[in-house]
Formats: sequence, C-alpha cells, structure tokens
Amino acid sequence: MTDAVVVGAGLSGLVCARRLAGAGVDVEVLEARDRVGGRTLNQAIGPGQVTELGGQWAGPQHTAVRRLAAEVGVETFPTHIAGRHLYHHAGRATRYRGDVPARMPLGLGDFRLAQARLERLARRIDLDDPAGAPWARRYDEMTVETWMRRHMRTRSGRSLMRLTIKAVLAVEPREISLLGWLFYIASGGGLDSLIRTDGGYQQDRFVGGSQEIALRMAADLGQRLRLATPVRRIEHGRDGVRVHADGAVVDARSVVVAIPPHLHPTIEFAPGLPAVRNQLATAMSAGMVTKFVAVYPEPFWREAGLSGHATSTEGPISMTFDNSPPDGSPGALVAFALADGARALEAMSPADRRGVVLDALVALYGDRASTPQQLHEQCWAREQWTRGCYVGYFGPGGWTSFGSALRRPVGRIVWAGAETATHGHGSMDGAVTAGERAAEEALAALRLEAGVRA
Ligand SMILES: Cc1cc2nc3c(=O)[nH]c(=O)nc-3n(C[C@H](O)[C@H](O)[C@H](O)COP(=O)(O)OP(=O)(O)OC[C@H]3O[C@@H](n4cnc5c(N)ncnc54)[C@H](O)[C@@H]3O)c2cc1C
Ligand SMILES: [Mg+2]
Repeated sequence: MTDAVVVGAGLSGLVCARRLAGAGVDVEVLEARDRVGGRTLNQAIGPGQVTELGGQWAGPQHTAVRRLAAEVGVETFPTHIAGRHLYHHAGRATRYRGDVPARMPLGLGDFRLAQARLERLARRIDLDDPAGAPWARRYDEMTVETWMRRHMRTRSGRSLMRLTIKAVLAVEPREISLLGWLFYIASGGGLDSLIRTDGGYQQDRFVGGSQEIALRMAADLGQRLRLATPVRRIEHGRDGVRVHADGAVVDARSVVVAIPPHLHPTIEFAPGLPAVRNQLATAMSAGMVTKFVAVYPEPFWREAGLSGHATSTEGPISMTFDNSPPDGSPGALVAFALADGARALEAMSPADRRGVVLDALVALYGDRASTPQQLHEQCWAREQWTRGCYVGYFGPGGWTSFGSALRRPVGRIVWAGAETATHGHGSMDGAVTAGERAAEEALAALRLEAGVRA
C-alpha cells in the first residue's frame, strides 16, 4: 500500500505530489492524458521556440507560481506590451494607451464608477467563505448582467464591463452571480490588478513556455507518475482507498483529487459522495475559451507602434496580445474567442473558423495579418479531460448552496485544483497554492494515522 495517490497531473496535482514526496511520503500520480500540465500547454512555433495554448501569464500578485518556477529553474520574461493598444467597437478600431479605452468618455466614466463600486464590495468578501456573510447571499441571487442594468447607465460602459468579465473569466455576465464576480475580483487582488495592462495579471510569461514548470516537476517525480492512466473509480473507506484506473489499481491511505469539479462526475465513487458534494460538482460550470495563435516571420505590428494588445466588442475575437518568444522571433499574436464568441465558432467548419479569425486580425492589424506562417487553435471545451476554461465557476446561488463544501475532505479524499483556491482563484498561482494546501491536509491525516498506529 502506498501513502497517497494524486489524480491529475496539472500544476495542482504535480505540486501536491512534489510536496508529499518532499515530506518523505510514498506518492503515485495518475494522469489521464499522455502529457502533464493539464490546462497549461506549450506549442512549438520554430526551432527551440514555443508559445502557449493554455494558461501563460503571471502577474506580480502570483507569488506562489513564481516561487515554484524559480525552484524548478524556469525564468520569467516581461510580456511585450509597449506601444498603443487597439479598441474595436462599432465598426472602427481606435488606438489608445492605458488599461481601458477612452473613446467614449461617458462610457468610460460609467465603467470607472462601476469598477469603484465593485472594488469596494469585493473588499468585504471573506475569501475562505464568500457566501458566509448574510449580506453576501443577496449578491448571490443576482447575475452580473442584472447588476449592470441596475447600476450602469450607458451602453458603452456596460459593453466595457461585459468585455472585462469575458476577458478575465470567459463567461457572459448573465452566467455568473454578482457574488461570484466579487469573489473572483477579491481573489485576484482587485479588479484593477486583473485588467491593468501595465504591471497586472499579464505582466510576465515563462521562458520556454508555462508548461515547462509542469514538465520539470514530472521529471523529478519520475516513475511515481503514470501518463495515459485515467482514473475511473475510487473506493474509499475506513481502511484506505483503492483507485481504479485504466491499466492500474493502486491501494493507498489517501487520495488527492486534483481535477476540476465539473469532471468529478466522470469518476465513480464507492460509496457515493455526500449529497451536497455531488450537487456541487454539477452546479459548478466552466467558462469557454478558444485560443488561436498566429505566427508571422516578425512581430510587424511593433513597427507600426502597436503593442499587439487589442480588445473588441465585435465578432468572435474579444482580445489579442503579442505572444512572441522573448527575442521577438518569430512574431506571434494570440487571439481569444470567449464565451458566446467561442460557442459561435463551434458552429462553423474549421476552414470558416480560420477565415473568421484571420478577418478579425486583419481588421485590427491590417493585411499583413492575413497570411500567418502558422495558425494554431485550441478549444479547451472540446478536450475530454478539461471540457471548459479558464476555470470552474458557480452560477447564481452556487456559492450560497455549495461554497462551504468546496474544500471539505470526504473521509480519505482531499480536493485540490485551481477551483479550490482562495487567492488567485482559477489561475496557475491558485493551482499551486491549492496543491500545497491539499498536500498539507493529506500529510496531517497521514501523520495522525501513523501516530494512531504507532
Ligand atoms: C486558455 C487558457 C488561458 C489561461 N490563462 C491563464 C493565465 O494566463 N494565467 C494563469 O495563471 N492561468 C491561466 N489559465 C488558468 C490555468 O491554466 C489553470 O487554472 C491551471 O492550469 C489549472 O491547474 P489544475 O492543476 O488545477 O487543473 P488542470 O490543469 O486542469 O489539471 C487537471 C489534470 O487532471 C487530468 N485529469 C482529468 N480527469 C482525470 C481522471 N479521471 N484521471 C486522471 N487524470 C485526470 C487532466 O488531464 C489534467 O492534466 C488559463 C487557462 C486556459 C485554458
Ligand atoms: Mg492538477
């Protein structure tokens, strides 16, 4: 019998296993895919050059993932952001500086007032228990769309707020409660730090691609990690757990489940999980993102004084960034289709989808954008072992009904994953801190048990 099994070799599961192994615990990691990294994924774009198709940026607030990267020898480099950004709205692309386009002063004023209100409310959120306060529950009943209609006066202000929530959570404002939005804002260190283009969430990237962090942890784990081994059934009881996966059965004292909650129903638990835990898994949904990376001989937009960052209220592409490697060669633009935008693209043929994305890039960056050397596409909702991104979130009422069960262990089952994070919820940083927290919980239980046995 081994001490612990970790289900899922994303950042969270790998960090958890690394901490457990470091504490002298026998641990085995079972991963469904034939690769590690989960929602982080490198894409080669040239000899020795990569870009990312999943999570990639780290802001100054993301101290845990930075610490981990340093530990495994992965460096950061600043995201290329110098120059003017583009805002595409009402058929027109305009240039701007700063974090929010100022084309419509009334809309911008409206947005800033709403932002100030959200920041003020978010400061009252208890990250450990967002729905705990009686006043918080009222906010869980209302969608962000409803709140915007009540508190924002201009269409352009609302459209900026809609774009903001889509950019940071990949959901439409009708899909999430105000409390869910406030929790996410508080967890991310404030709305300002989530949206500012200078020194915010997108401040830095990882040299060699973000997946390199997971790849290095996997190398350190060696034989303790098994790929292409999806877990199908977890038996758990007084004496231990038995984890059934394709091609493996592992007996252990505890199991850490490090997959997103909306995938929990794909595993059979015996005995079944508590009622509220079952309901939590189906109440938590995930956003929807398709990420495109267009690769060009050079980052030609830079010569034109453009940063490569754009936001758009029109069409399926809501946001772009310069995603070139550190030396700017080759040039890469990443384009995001988010929520309704990503869903709209799924109704098209691959060729039509490609055409629509290139048209969007041409509308922003001109004709040179029409002929990339490579165009990569990753729809995370299509992926069997992810099914939605960036992260799981609760719809209206979800935090109130299920929030308190989110991290509560069930006997010998401990929960990890970015969805269980308090700080940096849904980010790589959150995945790391959640993995560390889960390792502490599993360790405490193992020590208690060893003490009882001794
Ligand atoms: C397009 C995109 C952009 C993002 N941008 C950023 C960003 O810029 N910055 C940032 O910080 N975060 C970003 N994120 C979020 C970040 O990538 C995730 O929060 C983080 O990687 C999640 O890690 P995790 O270990 O919790 O989950 P995952 O990475 O999802 O890991 C779960 C693992 O479990 C495996 N698995 C699933 N089911 C089973 C099973 N039954 N048995 C065995 N294994 C199983 C999966 O294959 C996967 O490897 C982004 C995400 C996406 C998709
Ligand atoms: Mg994981």
